[in-house]
Amino acid sequence: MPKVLVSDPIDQAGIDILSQVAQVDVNTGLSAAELVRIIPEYDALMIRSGTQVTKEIIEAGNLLKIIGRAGVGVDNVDVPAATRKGIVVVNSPEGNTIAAAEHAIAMMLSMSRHIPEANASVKSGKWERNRFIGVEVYKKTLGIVGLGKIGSHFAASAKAMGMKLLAYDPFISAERAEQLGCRLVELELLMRESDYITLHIPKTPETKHLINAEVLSKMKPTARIINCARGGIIDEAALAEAIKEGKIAGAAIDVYEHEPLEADSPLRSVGQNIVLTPHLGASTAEAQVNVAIDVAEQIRDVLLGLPARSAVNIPGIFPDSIEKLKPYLQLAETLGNLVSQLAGGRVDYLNVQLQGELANNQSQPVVVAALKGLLSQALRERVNYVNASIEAKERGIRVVETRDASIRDYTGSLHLMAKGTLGEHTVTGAVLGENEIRITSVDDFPVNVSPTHHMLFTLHRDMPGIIGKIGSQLGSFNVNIASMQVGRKIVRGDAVMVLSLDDPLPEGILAEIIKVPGIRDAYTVNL
Ligand SMILES: NC(=O)C1=CN([C@@H]2O[C@H](COP(=O)(O)OP(=O)(O)OC[C@H]3O[C@@H](n4cnc5c(N)ncnc54)[C@H](O)[C@@H]3O)[C@@H](O)[C@H]2O)C=CC1
Ligand SMILES: O=C(O)C(=O)COP(=O)(O)O
Repeated sequence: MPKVLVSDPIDQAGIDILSQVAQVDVNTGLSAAELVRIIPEYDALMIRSGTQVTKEIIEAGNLLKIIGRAGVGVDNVDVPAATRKGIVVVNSPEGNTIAAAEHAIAMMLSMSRHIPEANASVKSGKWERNRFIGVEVYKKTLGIVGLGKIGSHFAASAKAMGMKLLAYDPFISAERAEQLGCRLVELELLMRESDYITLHIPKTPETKHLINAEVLSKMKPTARIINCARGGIIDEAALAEAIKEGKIAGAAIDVYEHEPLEADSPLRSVGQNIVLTPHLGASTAEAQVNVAIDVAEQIRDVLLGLPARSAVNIPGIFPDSIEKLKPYLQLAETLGNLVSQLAGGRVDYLNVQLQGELANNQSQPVVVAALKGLLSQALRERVNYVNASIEAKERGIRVVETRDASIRDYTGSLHLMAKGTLGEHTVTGAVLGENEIRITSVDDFPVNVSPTHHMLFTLHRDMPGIIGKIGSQLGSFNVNIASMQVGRKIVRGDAVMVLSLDDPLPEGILAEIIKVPGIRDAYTVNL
């Protein structure tokens, strides 16, 4: 039974799902050294933001197939190191969207109405109505940095509260912003014109200290900033200083550059114009159930050999297309494996052509699957959907992708051409019915065969007696033929023969087959 390590607190609903297929060890609060020591036993790791999954941990995880982040941000995982090692990293892109947006809204309102201090004051026996005069958000300008899922939900709620909306997000269109009631602007204008600024962007090398002393200096002295995205996007020392010196009116912060927040952080000494929460954005009962189920299901699927819905490091596989593409991914992998063997292994060029209906689909997963198959002879189980593209690039394989929707021999088909040490070879395949894979041409000779483990391909002259000779050669080596097909373009011209064999071809037999008069070439293929 595979083993899953859960190293941060997650909802029981997730543990129950994992327990169906794996031994689950919940062990929270481990040090980095302890993790490095125990990770070699585990097939999967499930985390939240509390565990830093470093390169060292990933490299020690020799059995690891998947790292599941029960939440959105994967900035605590060394994703490039995981990719390099072929470990899929998944998250829950939507499970805590509402929780995080509602927390940011709560932060905006509680900061505006001094709710934390008023609450503390009443509880300490006081009644200070004049001390806590607040401000309204109605008709104020809200600047949203990052108009993704959380930013958009905040936008809808803020609009309902009568706020004017600005947004800065270099990756979304002005039309999309407009649909959400926002005016898309540059960051500088947003900082200058907003009364409230809320951050909803990921932490990346580009967003580190995006909000620094200089950017903060553009804000109005009456403006307030909210960070429920990630620590380190705001320069904390600069923020503390800006509030203390009255350059801005206040801040509400949920996330910190170092968590837990250090005892001597300058943010702790700002006083009453700052609201601090201990990374609570996703901490609702609902969100925790959502993310735990979402990620546990993906870990379960990957451990069962199925694809993950929300992998952050498998290029371009969108959840919706996975189901539809599944048989084609299998086809692409088989054809990639086949064409690499026909081309002699050291392939330096691969053309992947999506034909018929397949041409209207997302191509990247199909290309990745073809590369996985192509590299499987060389890399065996070390290559997978996660690292196939990187491995191909490192080997200098040029990959070209084409589409031709007008080829309608089958509903959808896939044509691969590879150049390798044995020259240029092509294979085509199709999916029949639900998921029956067929090889439909080899080197442009039409055939119709189901791929099997052991196969023999010959290029020969179409002439009487040749098939019988090969049959008896194989018989003399005690190799049983399961099926045989000949493909030719013209009678008595060149032809290919495709044989499915029950047994692997013994050493030496290929050399004998090539000696048969009329045989030009012969290849064995193991799929
Ligand atoms: N406090 C908490 O507990 C939680 C925090 N988060 C944080 O919130 C972030 C946003 O989450 P979602 O909205 O779900 O992500 P999302 O991916 O839907 O949206 C992020 C948006 O940021 C934009 N963006 C990326 N780089 C940018 C840049 N340099 N400048 C401006 N915009 C940029 C993207 O185009 C995208 O529209 C997450 O990355 C995570 O770090 C998420 C959930 C809970
Ligand atoms: O989902 C995210 O990105 C979060 O920041 C939530 O973090 P958490 O799972 O509560 O440690």
